[in-house]
Amino acid sequence: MPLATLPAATSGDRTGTARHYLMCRPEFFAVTYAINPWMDPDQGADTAQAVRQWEELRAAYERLGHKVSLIDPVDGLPDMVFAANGALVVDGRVYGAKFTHAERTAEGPAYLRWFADRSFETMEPTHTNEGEGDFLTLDDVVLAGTGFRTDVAAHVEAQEFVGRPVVTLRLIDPRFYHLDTALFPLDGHNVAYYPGAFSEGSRNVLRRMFPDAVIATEEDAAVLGLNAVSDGANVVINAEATGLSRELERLGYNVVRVELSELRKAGGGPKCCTLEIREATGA
Ligand SMILES: CN(C)C(=N)NCCC[C@H](N)C(=O)O
Repeated sequence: MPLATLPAATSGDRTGTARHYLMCRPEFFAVTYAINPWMDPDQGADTAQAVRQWEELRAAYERLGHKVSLIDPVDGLPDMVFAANGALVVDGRVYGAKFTHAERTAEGPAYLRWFADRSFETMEPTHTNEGEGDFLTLDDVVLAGTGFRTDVAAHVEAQEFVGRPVVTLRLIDPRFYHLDTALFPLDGHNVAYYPGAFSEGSRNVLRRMFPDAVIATEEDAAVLGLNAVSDGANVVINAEATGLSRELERLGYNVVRVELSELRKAGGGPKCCTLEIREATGA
């Protein structure tokens, strides 16, 4: 059944669309290894606090009228909470993830199985890719990051499978190791991004494609403010991204601030916890 159109955000005349998200409760969340500059196993993380913060995120989506489905967490996979990395789903077609680091390898098949069990059309990837961490879907194009995790060969493979043009963007700053740390779609046609995370060529591509983009500061990017989730009217964003939040409000978005400081210790924010299930429209 198609999801309904959300009412316009109260602070503007933008109209959001209800979404279907897959999330994974962080019952086994921990920082026991370091595969990005945000992670410090000596500092660790508080699992109970991570669960509380994650529950707030889930509740925020449900309050906005979105549907949330859950995948069971697996003991021994502490990063599985970052559901965005589990796959790319476009028009009901699920392109599986193949992780860069051995610590996360088992997550790929676990996510793909969830979709196969529910009769989605799935594809096992040949090439390394970290799902929606590096693939961000707009109406007519999929933006795809490379440089740290996802191979360009996976961009080509994904394009063939989902049938939307895939545009490669090169990431150059290790703090912003996935595309979803440096850019998020505001709606089907526009984005917000931090230019310093991209190579010069990719910055030029973004300028050309999105002349009306919202440009974020390094300060907001450095608290993972761009790891945000928008339905076109409501933007769920890390509370610490104060400048970007104010700018989005000025532009008429309803900004929903969430506190995910515990998950940031593993390098994740709201978007990382959220895999969008874009079902087949029949079109
Ligand atoms: C916003 N990002 C980067 C994500 N989409 N996922 C977070 C993954 C964190 C995990 N420790 C890792 O380094 O893979």
